[in-house]
Amino acid sequence: IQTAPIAITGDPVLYQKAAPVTVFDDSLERLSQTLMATMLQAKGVGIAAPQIGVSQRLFIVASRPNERYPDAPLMEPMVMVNPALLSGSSEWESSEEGCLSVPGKRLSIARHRWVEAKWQDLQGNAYSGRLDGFIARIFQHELDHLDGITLLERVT
Ligand SMILES: O=C(O)C[C@@H](Cc1ccccc1)C(=O)SCC(=O)c1ccccc1
Ligand SMILES: [Zn+2]
Repeated sequence: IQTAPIAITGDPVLYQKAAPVTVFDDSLERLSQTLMATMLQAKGVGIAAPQIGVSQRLFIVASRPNERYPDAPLMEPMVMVNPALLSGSSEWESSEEGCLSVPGKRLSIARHRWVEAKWQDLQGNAYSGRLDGFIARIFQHELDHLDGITLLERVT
């Protein structure tokens, strides 16, 4: 399985609004495999398609316990296509985030404590539900990537 280079701060692809996925075919499957392999190699807990230069609306959320978030849930990596935020809690929480596209930085970012989200899987099936904690944080971080927003534009 191929990995891809990760775009870093300054690469225009990081500041574009990504296009919705409309075709759920083999090439989408291959893109998600490249995305997954790249995230695993980079030891990330998430990654968005624009970070490998593909301006399409899909990302992966892959929470796992880590030194920064020791009680983070261990989850099967989840591929989310055409994700959207339906609503977010009025309470916000600030916590340190990293970004594979902003190497070496840890920035405190305020996020909704929980979100109601909807998305599709690689076959186009629709899902919706509430995400909270670290998973909600990763979701919001990755959704920013689809809208051309990185940590540096979010820091309060
Ligand atoms: O750039 C990305 O999208 C990946 C990013 C996801 C993310 C990390 C922390 C909070 C929200 C979103 C990373 O995985 S950064 C590197 C990393 O592995 C990590 C950083 C902080 C905590 C846990 C892991
Ligand atoms: Zn990032």
